[in-house]
Amino acid sequence: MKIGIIGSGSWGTAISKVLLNNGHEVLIWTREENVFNALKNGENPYYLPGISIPKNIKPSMDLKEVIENSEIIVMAVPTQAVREVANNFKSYYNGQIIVNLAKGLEIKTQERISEILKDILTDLKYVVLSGPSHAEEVARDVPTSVVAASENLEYAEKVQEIFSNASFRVYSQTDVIGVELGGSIKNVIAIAAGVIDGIGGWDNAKAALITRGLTEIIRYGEKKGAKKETFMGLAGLGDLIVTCNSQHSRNRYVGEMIGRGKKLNEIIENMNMVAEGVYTCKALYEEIKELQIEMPIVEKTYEVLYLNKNPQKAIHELMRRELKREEF
Ligand SMILES: NC(=O)C1=CN([C@@H]2O[C@H](COP(=O)(O)OP(=O)(O)OC[C@H]3O[C@@H](n4cnc5c(N)ncnc54)[C@H](OP(=O)(O)O)[C@@H]3O)[C@@H](O)[C@H]2O)C=CC1
Ligand SMILES: O=C(CO)COP(=O)(O)O
Repeated sequence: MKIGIIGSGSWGTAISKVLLNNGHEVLIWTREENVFNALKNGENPYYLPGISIPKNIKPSMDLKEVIENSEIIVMAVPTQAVREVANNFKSYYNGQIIVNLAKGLEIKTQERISEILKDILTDLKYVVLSGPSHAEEVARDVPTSVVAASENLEYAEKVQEIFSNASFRVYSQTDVIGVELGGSIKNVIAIAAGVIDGIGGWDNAKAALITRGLTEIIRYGEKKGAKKETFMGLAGLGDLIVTCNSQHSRNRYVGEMIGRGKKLNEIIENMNMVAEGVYTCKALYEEIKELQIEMPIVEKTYEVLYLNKNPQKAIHELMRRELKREEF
């Protein structure tokens, strides 16, 4: 099958490798000439150093060529770029299944990726692929399990079939809202987990943060129409665990640097990859204030990232909130 990957960062490149190994023809769109040339040589040192990519990958700098020649389209650009990129290809889109890999909420609308794409593409066939899956491990064939969700189970099952292999196992389900929100909000909690690592590497505090973070994700998710049980699965708890703990996590890394006293702008300027939680936190903060949804970890993370709050003070304030029953 001919599959087009839109975005040649770390995740788009790692997923290309999975699909090539599964025997598919992969066209990958990049806007960078140096990435285009590197991919032709079977590598992407800018995003996945030290990994070799099968040389039958077909890089292209022509978005129209990739969209028109693909039976399935995989979107692997950061959330804040999805609207712009989809607008750029909407006139070539021909109703193919779109598999979204991005995990985030758009700042200006607070929309999930499926909502953004519905605004732009007519006859959208949408699947979100999400779960605990760091590109650095997937590209090395480390056993990984994710979930494909679509309102139409047939599309999710098709994606499950195409992407699965002995080291990449895909489950299917229909709760698009839950899968999208689990993948998006865990990035904010992972920044907070990184702050704990940066301050003291406290195990007790991190376990509590993950647990109460999951509670916040469930609380928000249920208000938005997601199923609670989705958050106990790969796109919820699974991804929360890996992102809060992994050496590969960019979100956890941002938090760790903040915990060590670095400034957000400085950290972001020195990263060439996206840490989605920085932006999703902003989108969420606006919305939870408006809808009065109680998400204290998200709120404190926002205050630390954007209002210059001292991280130790934020932790103290979380610990000294009014005592309450343990409930969701
Ligand atoms: N890395 C991972 O392990 C995983 C990532 N994800 C999610 O996948 C999404 C992509 O992440 P990832 O690949 O890691 O990100 P990277 O930062 O590694 O790469 C981003 C890619 O998107 C391109 N891009 C950025 N902005 C634009 C734009 N405005 N228009 C067009 N292209 C753009 C970049 O191109 P350029 O080089 O030209 O800037 C680059 O190819 C994120 O939502 C992330 O949360 C999900 C699971 C795992
Ligand atoms: O979503 C991811 C792993 O499942 C990637 O997380 P980071 O963006 O924090 O690296």
